[in-house]
Amino acid sequence: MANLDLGQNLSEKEEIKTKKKNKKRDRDEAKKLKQLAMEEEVNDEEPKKKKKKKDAKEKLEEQDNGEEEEEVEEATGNGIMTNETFESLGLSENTFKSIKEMGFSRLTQIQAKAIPPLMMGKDVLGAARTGSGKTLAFLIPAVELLFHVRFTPRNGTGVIVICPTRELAIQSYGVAKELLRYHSQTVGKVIGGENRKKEAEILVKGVNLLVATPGRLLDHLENTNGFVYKNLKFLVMDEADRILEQNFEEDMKKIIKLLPKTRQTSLFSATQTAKVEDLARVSLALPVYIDVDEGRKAVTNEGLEQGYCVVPSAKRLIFLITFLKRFHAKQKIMVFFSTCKSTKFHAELLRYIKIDCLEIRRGIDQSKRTSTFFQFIKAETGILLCTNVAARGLDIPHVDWIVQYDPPDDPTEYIHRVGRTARGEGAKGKALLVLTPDELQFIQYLKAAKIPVQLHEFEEGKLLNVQAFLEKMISENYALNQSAKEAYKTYISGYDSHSMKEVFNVHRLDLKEIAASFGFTSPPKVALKIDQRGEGGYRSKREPVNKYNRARGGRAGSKSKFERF
Ligand SMILES: Nc1ncnc2c1ncn2[C@@H]1O[C@H](COP(=O)(O)OP(=O)(O)OP(=O)(O)O)[C@@H](O)[C@H]1O
Repeated sequence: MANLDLGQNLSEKEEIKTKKKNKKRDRDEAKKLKQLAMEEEVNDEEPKKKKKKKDAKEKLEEQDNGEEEEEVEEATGNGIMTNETFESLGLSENTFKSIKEMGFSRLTQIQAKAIPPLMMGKDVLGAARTGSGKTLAFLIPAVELLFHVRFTPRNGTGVIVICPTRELAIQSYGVAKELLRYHSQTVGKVIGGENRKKEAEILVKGVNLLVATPGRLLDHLENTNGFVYKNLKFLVMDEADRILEQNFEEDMKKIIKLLPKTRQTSLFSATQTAKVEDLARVSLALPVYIDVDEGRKAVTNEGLEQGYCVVPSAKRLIFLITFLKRFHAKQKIMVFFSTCKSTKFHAELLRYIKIDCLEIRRGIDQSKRTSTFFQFIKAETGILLCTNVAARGLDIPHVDWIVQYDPPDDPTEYIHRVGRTARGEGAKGKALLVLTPDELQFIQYLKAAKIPVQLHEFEEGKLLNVQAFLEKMISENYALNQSAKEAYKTYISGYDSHSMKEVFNVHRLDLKEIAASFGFTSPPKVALKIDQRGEGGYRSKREPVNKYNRARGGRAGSKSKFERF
């Protein structure tokens, strides 16, 4: 059990800085000692000096040993990196040059395992933990393929990378652009919310490597005359398990039907569900299965400290405000909500009480969403409120905290959300899950899915005493009041669509307490559409709850509704 300190002014970053400073000081001292030891070796020594030399040598040995240990630790880290170099892959000079400029020299595990078979033209199903370099694992072979086949704009699109969210597509497009910097091949993106006409013009000119979200891609495949995709050689689905979930399934079936059948295909994700694996077995040509983390004790990163707090519904709002007030000036924090309206309300409320924050969710126009995304990437500290649109794939540097204010739908979603921090070799981060006493059973599911999570106690007495103040403010401010009502309503309907009914049962919610968490003294009058089939009897459209038992490695057979990819 750990303690979540909501009261003091401790800064993690300051601690890290101090540690770094100490390390540097130790190294400097070691250097001085080394110099002293060397000088003394060549000089004729007096007894006093000799003693000094002996001490210096001893201390130096200690330091050296210490450094050696540290270096071993750094090289091993949390096991993402290999000792293989990019040079060993025999890449084209231009790709190699870009990678070098990105600052990478050694391959991550997934890159070492996936790039060679992909460069040999094989289909690959790749699983590796969040933040372990999957993007380059498929983009490097994609770029090499286009280069070796000598694609020109006239040949149209040779590679399509499908991503589940717009921000992830923008990010992957950025990486592809960097990789192609010294090549003549073209790169582009088509994503929902952007100017369709402009995208069509660019497609017609010829985009060799195309990054896309499913809906907009389908739209262009069906409606953009002059979009040449008959030469497609390689299809990648990033976050494949998400892309193959129900709300993308129809679009994906149509996309697959339209694309050429003779091509290479690859599916990547940190969480490959049984569904993806089944699909790969029936749809990919002799696929290579890669799961670099098979057999690990935990599915999340070692540098990630994961805790949960049990907070009664009525205290949730003041808990959140206390937490954010305590940490936001010095830390970079992402807070996950279950619905857009709830995200919107909390953003408005926080700004109203002078806690600055950013938000990413559906319903905000794409240019604003994109600028917010880049603003948070650049920020050293601050708060981003978001829905699950920011849960997958986003590579935002130095996020200190992932707060799941509203619980995720299942352990898979949990893994992706917390994967926005502690990314890459040796990185550290913290994750906090907020649960009500009724939701505690969720912890058992996390533990069963190999997610180590620890109870964080906090002192209720340290929560800011602002509930009455917030209620008054929300009752007097019309816009905030309307927003709170919408948020309350969608929170409840969102709760009703949870797939884990035995844990998140809408019929167990205490509406008065929930109302308090949106700043109401009593439940507001709103029309609630709740499934009336009662406790646990109803399953939503999503996959059944036991899917995470097979979140990795389960390869039981089932027929897929998909055709050959
Ligand atoms: N060989 C490498 N050496 C060092 N850093 C790398 C290497 N390859 C990738 N990275 C960096 O590691 C970070 C994580 O990579 P990436 O975003 O591809 O992770 P991911 O596995 O796709 O994560 P997620 O599952 O969350 O989508 C990025 O900042 C990337 O630039």
